[in-house]
Amino acid sequence: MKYVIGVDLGTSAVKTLLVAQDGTVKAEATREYPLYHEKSGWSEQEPEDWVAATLESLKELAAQSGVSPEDIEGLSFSGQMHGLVLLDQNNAPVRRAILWNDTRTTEQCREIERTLGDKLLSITRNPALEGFTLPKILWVRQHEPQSFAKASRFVLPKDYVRYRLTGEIHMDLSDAAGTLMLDVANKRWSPEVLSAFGLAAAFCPPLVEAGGFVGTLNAASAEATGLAPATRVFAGGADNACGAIGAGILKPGLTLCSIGTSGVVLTYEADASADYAGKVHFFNHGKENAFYAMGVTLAAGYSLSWFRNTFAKGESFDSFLAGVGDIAPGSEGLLFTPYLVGERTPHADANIRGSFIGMDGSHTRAHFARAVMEGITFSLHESVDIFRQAGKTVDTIVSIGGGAKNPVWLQMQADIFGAEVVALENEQGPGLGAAMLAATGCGWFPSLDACADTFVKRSRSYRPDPARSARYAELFGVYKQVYAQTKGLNEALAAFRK
Ligand SMILES: Nc1ncnc2c1ncn2[C@@H]1O[C@H](COP(=O)(O)OP(=O)(O)O)[C@@H](O)[C@H]1O
Ligand SMILES: O=C(CO)[C@@H](O)[C@H](O)COP(=O)(O)O
Repeated sequence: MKYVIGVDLGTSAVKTLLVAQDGTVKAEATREYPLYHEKSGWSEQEPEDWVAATLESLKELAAQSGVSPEDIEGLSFSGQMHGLVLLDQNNAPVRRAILWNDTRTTEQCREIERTLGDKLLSITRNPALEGFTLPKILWVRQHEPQSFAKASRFVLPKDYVRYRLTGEIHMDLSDAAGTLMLDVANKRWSPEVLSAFGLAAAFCPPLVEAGGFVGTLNAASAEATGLAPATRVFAGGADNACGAIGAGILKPGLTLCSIGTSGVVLTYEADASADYAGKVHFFNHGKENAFYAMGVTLAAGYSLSWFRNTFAKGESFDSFLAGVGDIAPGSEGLLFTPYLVGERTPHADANIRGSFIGMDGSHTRAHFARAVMEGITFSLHESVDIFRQAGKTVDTIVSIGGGAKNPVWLQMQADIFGAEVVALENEQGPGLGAAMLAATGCGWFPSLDACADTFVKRSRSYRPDPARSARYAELFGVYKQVYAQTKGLNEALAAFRK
């Protein structure tokens, strides 16, 4: 039997999957790394932590599986999107990486809008949002000129790890789409955007397709992991593009919900013709010449892990969530908005913060936990709503990410979205998508679609319950009012933040 590896460089941890030719997951390993929040709204990671964790995780994966390294033919990546890694001329990072959920760049977003006007949306297909990469580049140039002077190019998180494993520098189109510097429809760095901000073409790495072959493991990474130096490495893609591949979202009519640290609702787009007027993101897919549109909840799983870590540190999610299924939809009048780090869809607002509304003395910890899960799902439903209003049919949603491990949450998604929700045998969609890029690149399948027929294994499906859906529809009307009602309050509170 032959195998491939998918490496998912997430925000909380790197997860590696060893997958056999028949799509069976043979082994899994994971390593966590810290996030640094020096100020409210800041979020950074140490690129060296990603490399060390990836090497350790691959070593454990190879050792525990008992598979001969020669039988592992290929490896590819899925990566957290948008994070800025600035490299000096020796390809060493000049500072920590500034991540997708860092919202310090509001001023730079306004500068990008003023400079590019309508061209921004027509070329990059996206509005200027704090999480994207270009505003982070402008922030470093303005606030840390010494660091910026040392930087000769930039890469995204998984590109840096891939560079350390192979010695080759590239960026794939699906991840480049989240930089705000790519001409998305024409699949090239935009000369207009680069010249508008005085950035040289050499500042951007060479572009490749997500399935593109980039090289083999270098001697140091082969030795550190126990993998064979001949292991073929394929570029890989943005985690949401890979999540879409791993969930089989490879043709029109299919929708994905992913609850990881962030949360996304994503639909497949066969070409670049759809126009959502910037209300949702529009990016290149990991499948060649395809695209996807998606809405993002910045703090989805993060809201639940924040709540658990703050009020029940050390408890497992399964034990922490044990009582939530006994509480009726609506958490007996307790409502939560998941704006812990600001929000993206539908409110692009770095200043907004979360709320619990309606607390009373009868509420227990389980009511709060359920309200957090409901608030996250309502936020994702705002994206489902945008797609439906644009004329899309959303009747079946494949659900992945850590949130899909909990059956109560999967049923809640079906009830709130008013759609059938399908879970997969393995909820690690991005890692599986990365493995599928490697499997197809190794020539095991003629296309990603053919690979999905073997690799994507659906498990249970959850149908909406009409009574619960009706109750949630009523509550969603209340939820939608909370943003406007708390916006001014949060602006006044901003001065008190760290
Ligand atoms: N057993 C579980 N039940 C419910 N939610 C869970 C469970 N395990 C993890 N999660 C949620 O999933 C999130 C992590 O998802 P994951 O897909 O691993 O994230 P990432 O790829 O961003 O690192 C956690 O923040 C948590 O909210
Ligand atoms: O910013 C986005 C998408 O635009 C995030 O989805 C990141 O890509 C991080 O994802 P997770 O760590 O939550 O998987």
